[in-house]
Amino acid sequence: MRLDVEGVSVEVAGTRLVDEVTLDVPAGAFVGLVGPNGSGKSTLLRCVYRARRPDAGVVRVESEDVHRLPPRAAARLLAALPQESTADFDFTVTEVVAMGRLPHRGRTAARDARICEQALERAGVAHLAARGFLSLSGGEKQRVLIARALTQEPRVLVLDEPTNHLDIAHQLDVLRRVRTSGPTVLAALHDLNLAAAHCDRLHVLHGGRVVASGPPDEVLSPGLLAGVFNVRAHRVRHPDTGATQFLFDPLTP
Ligand SMILES: Nc1ncnc2c1ncn2[C@@H]1O[C@H](COP(=O)(O)OP(=O)(O)OP(=O)(O)O)[C@@H](O)[C@H]1O
Repeated sequence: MRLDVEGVSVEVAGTRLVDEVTLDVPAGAFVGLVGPNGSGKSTLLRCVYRARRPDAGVVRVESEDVHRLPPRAAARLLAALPQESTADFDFTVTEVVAMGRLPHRGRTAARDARICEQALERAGVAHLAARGFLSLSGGEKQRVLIARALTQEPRVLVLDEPTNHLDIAHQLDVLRRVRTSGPTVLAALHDLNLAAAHCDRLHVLHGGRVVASGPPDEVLSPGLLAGVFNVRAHRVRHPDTGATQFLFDPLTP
């Protein structure tokens, strides 16, 4: 299902944190939201996954205004991995992941169990199923929370820095697994090389506004990277995949 953000603004104490943002995520696409610290990425994503109501604008999944849906109906459409999950669950990994089935109550327990098992596999944490959530490392917790989001069987998955806490092998692994897991994805990513390699399209936020949108190759020009991220970027090609990658230097040495 496609996701549309239409003219969304968020204002706090007279300051526009998100300023009339319009962007789209085509059905089934993996779209990245990039921008420097404080550019409004998390604030915008919170509006998408209903953690906050925008002061203006609409968020739609297909034709549904997500802020007008009852919570359970919204949770069947949208799942999220927030940036700082304050998940102090004193539960096992299996119990935490099973919480993702709550919006689907009424289905069979056997089917729920099968979906949880598949999500644990897809997030690469099946071996942790019996562990206590609180005993996990930061990266393991992150992958369990991705499994919980997948058990919701969302049509749209919103990820705020999904590679936080993950080592490089798990960063690549999680992005690959999420990409092939089915839902439409909007993900805030700080690592521009990961964004360039994994995203179908990018939206660049700067000062709460979308300043560029399109395929990574077109969007991440050295000029934009200098103006928005304050870095000098040298573009190189991945020798195997041909994907655009960057070497970065400070703009002012
Ligand atoms: N409740 C709030 N009150 C005041 N300012 C806020 C509030 N929430 C966010 N901000 C400010 O809004 C700006 C955007 O914050 P946001 O977290 O959306 O940025 P971000 O692009 O996700 O940043 P980062 O890359 O550092 O995670 C920041 O300057 C932040 O300090």
